Amino acid sequence: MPAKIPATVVTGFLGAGKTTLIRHLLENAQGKRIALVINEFGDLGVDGGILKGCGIENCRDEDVVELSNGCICCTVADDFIPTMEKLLDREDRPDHIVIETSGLALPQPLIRAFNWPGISTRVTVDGVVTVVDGKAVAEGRFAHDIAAIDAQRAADDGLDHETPLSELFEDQIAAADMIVVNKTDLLGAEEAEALAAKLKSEARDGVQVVRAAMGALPVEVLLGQGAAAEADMEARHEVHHHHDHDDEDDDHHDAAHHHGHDEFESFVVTRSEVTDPKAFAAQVSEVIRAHDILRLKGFVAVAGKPMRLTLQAVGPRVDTHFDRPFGTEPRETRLVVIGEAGLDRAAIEAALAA
Ligand SMILES: Nc1nc2c(ncn2[C@@H]2O[C@H](COP(=O)(O)OP(=O)(O)OP(=O)(O)O)[C@@H](O)[C@H]2O)c(=O)[nH]1
Repeated sequence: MPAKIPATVVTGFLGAGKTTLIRHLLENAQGKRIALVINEFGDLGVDGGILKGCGIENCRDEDVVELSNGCICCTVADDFIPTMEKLLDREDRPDHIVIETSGLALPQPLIRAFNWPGISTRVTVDGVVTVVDGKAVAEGRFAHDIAAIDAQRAADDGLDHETPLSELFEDQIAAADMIVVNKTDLLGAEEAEALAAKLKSEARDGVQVVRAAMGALPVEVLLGQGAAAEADMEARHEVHHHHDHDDEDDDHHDAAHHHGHDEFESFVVTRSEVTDPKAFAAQVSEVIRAHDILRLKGFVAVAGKPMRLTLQAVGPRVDTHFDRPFGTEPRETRLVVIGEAGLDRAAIEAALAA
């Protein structure tokens, strides 16, 4: 039997820099054939759109597989397992598989899925890489004091004082073999070091914490960790969620299984061409502030420009750049908006269309 193919799971909250890290990895893959499996929240393949047709040598379109919309941890049986089987059945099998989870996915059910009979003999989790938005965490956008939460839980099992944001963060940290404190370019050196030390003290023993800007890490650091994470799930405890975890080992997370994602929503806004990209970026930033939007991203059609403008906002920071011609896609502005449930969709649509 051929050796198991190593798979790296890249997780981390919305906008932490997962796609950027993966792009850097592909650009520096040194001939390794890497297949990508991408799971996004929101029905617009922005990450796939960024990675497909990226022009990177060794990164072929057919090596980028997008899972259907939804959260990977709820669609394991219907979507993830068949996708993996198809990848593993290919004549020319990839050397390594990288899976980008949606920023709202709980990584544990996904890792557990590697124990499924159809794939457990053919692939193993080489490592779980959790990308952290260093700037957002330093600004206190997530509560992440695991010790305090554990103490609270020990004190009262029925209590759940956490916000969904902090729960996701805890789960993603608990699952990690490596934590990447990203966006250090936005932090002072001391601030970055303090944050890395704090996360290290909260993580499981032996978890590496590395700092990065734009996800730029050597391939040898990211790949080849040999963690076999699927065999060691007990160590990667999950924070208690709003739902009952009747059976922690049940891989069949059915559709009725609710967890923190109900607390989030996403929709797509389309609009006509934009005349002034700078002014539009400022407008987007305003809308994000006014409505507490967590993440906004997509492609913008700019009058007179054949290239599409990629727009990425994490919190109120908006980045734009022209990435490639529209090609066969319709020339329109399409933005996916993600936030905690209760967004004022009509007002946001109107403000973005203005
Ligand atoms: N300043 C700075 N910006 C970064 C860094 N890494 C990523 N970004 C930017 O942050 C935005 C989000 O990056 P992505 O790589 O798309 O993040 P993601 O985690 O894949 O996002 P989702 O898939 O939506 O969860 C983009 O505008 C990136 O250019 C970094 O180290 N420093």
